[in-house]
Amino acid sequence: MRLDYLSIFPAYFDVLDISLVGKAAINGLVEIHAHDLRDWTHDRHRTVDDTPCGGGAGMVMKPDPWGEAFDEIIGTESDPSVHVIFPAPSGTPFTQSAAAELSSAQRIVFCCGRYEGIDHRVIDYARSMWTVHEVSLGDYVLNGGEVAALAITEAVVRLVPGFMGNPESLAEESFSAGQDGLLEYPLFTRPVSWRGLDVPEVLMSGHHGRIASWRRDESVRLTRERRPDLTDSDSSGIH
Ligand SMILES: Nc1ccc2ncsc2c1
Repeated sequence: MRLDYLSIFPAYFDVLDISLVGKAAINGLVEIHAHDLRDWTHDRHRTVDDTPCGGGAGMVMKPDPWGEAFDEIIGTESDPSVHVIFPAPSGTPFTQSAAAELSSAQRIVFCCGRYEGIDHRVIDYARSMWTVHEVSLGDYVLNGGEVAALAITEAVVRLVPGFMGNPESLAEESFSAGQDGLLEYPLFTRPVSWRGLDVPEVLMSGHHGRIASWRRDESVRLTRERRPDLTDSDSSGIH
């Protein structure tokens, strides 16, 4: 999997060299390429923004640098196997199933906007050429798409076959199919008693059936408490 990042702050992605994603890069599972969008400007000030047509506050990212960057980084041929991701508060909520789908992609290009956003024709052009995802991480606003791109990267790359040492652990995580799309149950380890707080006795019983039942009940309880929106989804197994 090749991952490209287009941003006016490409140094955000240096962290990928030290994180687990960096390990995957060393193992050849993923290739990381960060690019400075200003490298595709031609004026002395390396301008990437301009005032919004129709008025309004703030600045909008000009289409020209993006188009030239696309030409050089992705090419000028249409290819639906290339996934282009625009993180944005107005995007479709990103989910574990979306991460799972993207984990089989061979190319993902992250377009990290700043200012008030990117000229919409950039997204329209990308849609005419590649598979585009406008993605939101939640109902809050960051200063740009870089942090969202890092979060999406981690969610996707950890699902790439061969990345996780023990892929079985993926099956028990929140939102995973193995969890029926429920939130993960509470976890405990030694010591059994800590500051007057004990590990639930059932987990020390060695009775696998009872343990499985307790864990399921806890997942259902947590999901109903914290994410009632998930309890009616087809994958949740609880209705
Ligand atoms: N371009 C941009 C700006 C803010 C923001 N917040 C969450 S994703 C995102 C993307």
